[in-house]
Amino acid sequence: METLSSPPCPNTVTVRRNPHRKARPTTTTKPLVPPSSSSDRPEIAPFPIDDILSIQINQNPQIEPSSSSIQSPVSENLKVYLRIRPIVPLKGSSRSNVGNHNEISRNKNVWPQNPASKKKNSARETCTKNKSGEGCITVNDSQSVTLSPPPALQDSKRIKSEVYQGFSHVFSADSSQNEVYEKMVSPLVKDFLEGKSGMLTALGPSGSGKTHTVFGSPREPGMIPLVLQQIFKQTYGSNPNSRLFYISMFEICSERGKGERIFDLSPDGADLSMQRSTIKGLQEAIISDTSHAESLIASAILKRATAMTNTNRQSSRSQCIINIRSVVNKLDGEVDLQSNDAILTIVDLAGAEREKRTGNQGTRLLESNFINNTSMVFGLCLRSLLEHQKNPRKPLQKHFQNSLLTRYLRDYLEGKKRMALILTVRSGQEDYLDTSHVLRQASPYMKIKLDSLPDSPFLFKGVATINKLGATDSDPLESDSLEKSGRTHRIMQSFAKATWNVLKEYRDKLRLAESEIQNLSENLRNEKTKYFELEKELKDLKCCCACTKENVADDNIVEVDALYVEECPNLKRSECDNTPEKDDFISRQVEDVISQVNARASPSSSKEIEHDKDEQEIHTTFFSIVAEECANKMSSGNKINADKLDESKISAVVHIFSTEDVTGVCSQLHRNTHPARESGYPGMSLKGMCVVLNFGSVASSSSLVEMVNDNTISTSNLPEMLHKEDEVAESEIQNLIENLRNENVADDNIVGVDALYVDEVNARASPSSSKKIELDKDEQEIHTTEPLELSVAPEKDVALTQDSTVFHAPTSQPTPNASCKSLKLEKPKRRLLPASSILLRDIGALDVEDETEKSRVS
Ligand SMILES: Nc1ncnc2c1ncn2[C@@H]1O[C@H](COP(=O)(O)OP(=O)(O)OP(=O)(O)O)[C@@H](O)[C@H]1O
Repeated sequence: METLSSPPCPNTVTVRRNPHRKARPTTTTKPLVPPSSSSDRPEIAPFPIDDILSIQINQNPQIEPSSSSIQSPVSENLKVYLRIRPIVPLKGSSRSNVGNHNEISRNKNVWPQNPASKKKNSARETCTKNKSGEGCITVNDSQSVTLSPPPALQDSKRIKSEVYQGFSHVFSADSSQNEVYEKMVSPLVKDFLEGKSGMLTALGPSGSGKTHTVFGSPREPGMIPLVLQQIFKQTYGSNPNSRLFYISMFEICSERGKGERIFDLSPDGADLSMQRSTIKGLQEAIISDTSHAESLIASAILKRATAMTNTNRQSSRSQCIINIRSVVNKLDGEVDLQSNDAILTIVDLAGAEREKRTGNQGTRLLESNFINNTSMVFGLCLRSLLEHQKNPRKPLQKHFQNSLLTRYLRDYLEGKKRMALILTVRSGQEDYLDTSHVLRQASPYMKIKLDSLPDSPFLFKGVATINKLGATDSDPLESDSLEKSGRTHRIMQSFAKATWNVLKEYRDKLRLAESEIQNLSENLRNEKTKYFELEKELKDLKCCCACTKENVADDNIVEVDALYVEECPNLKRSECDNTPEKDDFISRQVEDVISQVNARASPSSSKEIEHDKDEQEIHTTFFSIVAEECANKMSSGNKINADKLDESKISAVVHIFSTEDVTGVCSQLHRNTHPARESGYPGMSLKGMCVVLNFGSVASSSSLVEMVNDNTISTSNLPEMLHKEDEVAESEIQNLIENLRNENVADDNIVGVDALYVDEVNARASPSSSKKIELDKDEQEIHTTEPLELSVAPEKDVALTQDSTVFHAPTSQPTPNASCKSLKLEKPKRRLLPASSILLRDIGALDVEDETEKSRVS
């Protein structure tokens, strides 16, 4: 039993055909796989890229560095503000006054004015309401207005009210200059101080308050005075030497209606010329404080061309441009990469005029044409930019070439620099058409996208600096050196920015690479773990295979597996292993066989198989029982056909004993088409059965018979063919074969081992001469030890009955053949394993035929 349930093989030696190869030590190359544990890795200090990039390049304490100082261009919409001028009809602004009081009105409206004249001017301007008391424009909220036509237009032309929205801010009529500055100009100034150039342009019809907004009045300082105040307050409050500011002003006006003219509004200003976008000869004045700057501006305003029109007592007749340039002071030797030179440009355009309304004639009319033309070109440039941005396939028209103003402001009008527009309108009902025209023209400009670039191009080449006292410093060498140093500074600045950007890119790439390396390391660790697991499994499998080779010497193990698999249909063959369940299964099968054999054994027989007996004893008992059963069958007149023996060897015998369905087995055998069955073999003697039993593990009986007939096997070479352990059986079989060859088989009970022998013996034997066959001594002994005295029941056909008593032990218990018994006893090493596993074989059942019927047929 132990041999079936447990596969120990203590005396076996496993020989490895392919022993494990020892890993060759690598002496020259280092292992590619890094150490699995991170602690084994050498500590490498990371590159301090973050520390480097976190360094603030601009350490200027005066101007707080902004995170947006070094950055990619940010796209933003053009900011369009709307300011509504209060309804303030001026006294004396009648048509009769036009041209008569031009000089007087200029002096009175110029800012800054003589404080003594302030009272007079303010007294002269009285606020009166419109006759209807209502304006044409209504502020809806901070970003939208509603423009309502006067009742006359509504009736005649069926013009409806229009809503204009999307403004950056709408300043109502009661908005103060400070409010406008804070919301509109202060952000520009802040960016300007951080190195961003910007432009603010005032647009609107004549008399709508553009000049008032830009320059203001002594009581209400405009944007420029407020800008200067903020600049000096913010910059010089902390470090007066950190930056230098320059101011320049010039105007572009009509030259007698034939062309344009640029005039420098600085104290010693003169006519200027323009090359491309650069104005040559423009003087820049260094401004050190607010008062100095204000005096320069006042001087410039006095020089600006103005005239009295029907709509404005002091109407601007030129486009006025004021530039405030910020230059980083490098006297202290500091390198300020984050601060740029920047220019803040404020443009006060001359208001568009309708001839009907202004009543201009002559020079004023020529001026009006120039003003309107410039305003139109300015608008065309912005419209072209808008259309180009909407549809990039549309080329950007070169409208800027049509006026000096637009040529000068080209970068702004092409959206390359930041700018803002303030539309000034009047709210009177008589101003509806002008206001409507401005709003319709300029409101789409809100959709223009602008790139905010932190550069500060030098728009002024060959500028002359003006010292603090207003004297012109026209040293060309100094001017050149200033320009040269500025260029060098810009080059270095650009280089530093480019380097900075490259460093940032490399930092990002480095981080990406580090993350990839981490992933790869993790994958490598996982693969290594898998490799070790597989290697371990392989080792285990090899061990199992070695044991299995030793334990599967007998094929029956496989058949046990097959049966076991059949027993467990859900189990795959490959999974059939030496599991405890399988061992139990085998044990159960063996016990069943033993119990069935015991059941068929004679009650009086003492040959019952006991589990406690050792293997040798079990075998002996087992085969004795088998022999008895064979004898019983023979004694009952039934013979065992040899063709069965050809196929199933001993397994058939055991199977017959272990099955109740003898009839079925026999009928199955009859249906088989075995050629040997045609000859109708007579029954087999117990001796023959014993021989077959002994040969069961060596060769089939049919092959044995064939070999004997063919002289392939003989007494000389038979031992080689037989099992080496069955030495006693060999001698017996040799003798038997010799006797058969010598035709010494006389007794019917001593029928041949196999079909041919049985045929031969039966053919030669006759009832009278059955005892005449002389057997040699050994054979004789064999025959005499067989139970010849067993009675035969000739009429009993086993094949036609299912009575199990046929296979049970007869009443008269035969005495087991001593020789046979001794023969079995001398087979020392037959194990019980085949006895159980033979059940698994494809059994050709033992065929039993009625001898009488057989003889009748023959
Ligand atoms: N918001 C305002 N508050 C008070 N007065 C204003 C305001 N806006 C304009 N004015 C007055 O209206 C008059 C005309 O203004 P301003 O000269 O600025 O118009 P303008 O648009 O510049 O005209 P033009 O294009 O002809 O030069 C000035 O006397 C000015 O003081």
